[in-house]
Amino acid sequence: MLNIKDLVVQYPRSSENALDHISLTLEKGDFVCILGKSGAGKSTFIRSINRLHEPTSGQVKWEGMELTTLPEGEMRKIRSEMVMIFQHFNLIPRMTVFQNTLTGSFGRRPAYKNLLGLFSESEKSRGLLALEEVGLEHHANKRVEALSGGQKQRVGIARALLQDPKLLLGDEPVASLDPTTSRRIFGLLKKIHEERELLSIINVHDVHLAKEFATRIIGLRDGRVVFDGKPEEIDERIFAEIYQ
Ligand SMILES: Nc1ncnc2c1ncn2[C@@H]1O[C@H](COP(=O)(O)OP(=O)(O)OP(=O)(O)O)[C@@H](O)[C@H]1O
Repeated sequence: MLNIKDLVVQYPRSSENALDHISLTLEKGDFVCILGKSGAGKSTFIRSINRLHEPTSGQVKWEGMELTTLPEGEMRKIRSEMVMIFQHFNLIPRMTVFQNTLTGSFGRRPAYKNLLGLFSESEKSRGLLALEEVGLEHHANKRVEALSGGQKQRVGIARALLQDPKLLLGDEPVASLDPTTSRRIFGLLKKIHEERELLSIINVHDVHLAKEFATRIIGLRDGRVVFDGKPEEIDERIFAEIYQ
């Protein structure tokens, strides 16, 4: 369970709060989509949860553990179970699909093994299973730079699977993909979410995608929660409130 209390983020040299006293409780099993117009605070919210961005004040409790005051070493361990799927994939273009996937296990290995690229047979089998799960097993030896956007995002998801995630954070994971590919990627994320009983929190610009896949939608405007409810509750009035 993720318990967020009075979360505030203020960027340096800004007079406004990017997140303005957000309080939310999100449960395992929730597939949460965050909606809001550009600048509403969606990315800042996602990145404050795993402290890729440090909150200015407030609390973020993950499974009872307060994260905002955790020393960086401890936070790194927790971060390994909080996977992040990025808009621009964050892959290493010249490395193969398989090599990129295996980097998902870096957080749990000694640094020298990562530097030397030493992987055990069981790590390699897990990598192949993850590639099968995202339907890329036949592309394992291709360089990532030769893939389409949708395939790149599948590598990002396979890499995330190697982390044994409990919490899935998506920072606009389909923003650079076409509508059909976006839907497929959302379908894949939802399948993984259900099979692994995750808590998933995903920023998305496309309201239709959010309504189709989310179990809960949170609408942000000017860093505040202006809607928190079920997809079917979003009507024209609520839509206007989020996007006006
Ligand atoms: N590094 C930064 N320095 C200063 N202000 C920032 C910084 N990053 C974001 N902001 C501001 O914080 C607010 C929230 O930005 P954020 O990127 O979280 O919004 P968003 O909803 O994710 O927008 P988008 O949909 O365009 O990605 C905006 O007003 C933005 O200008």
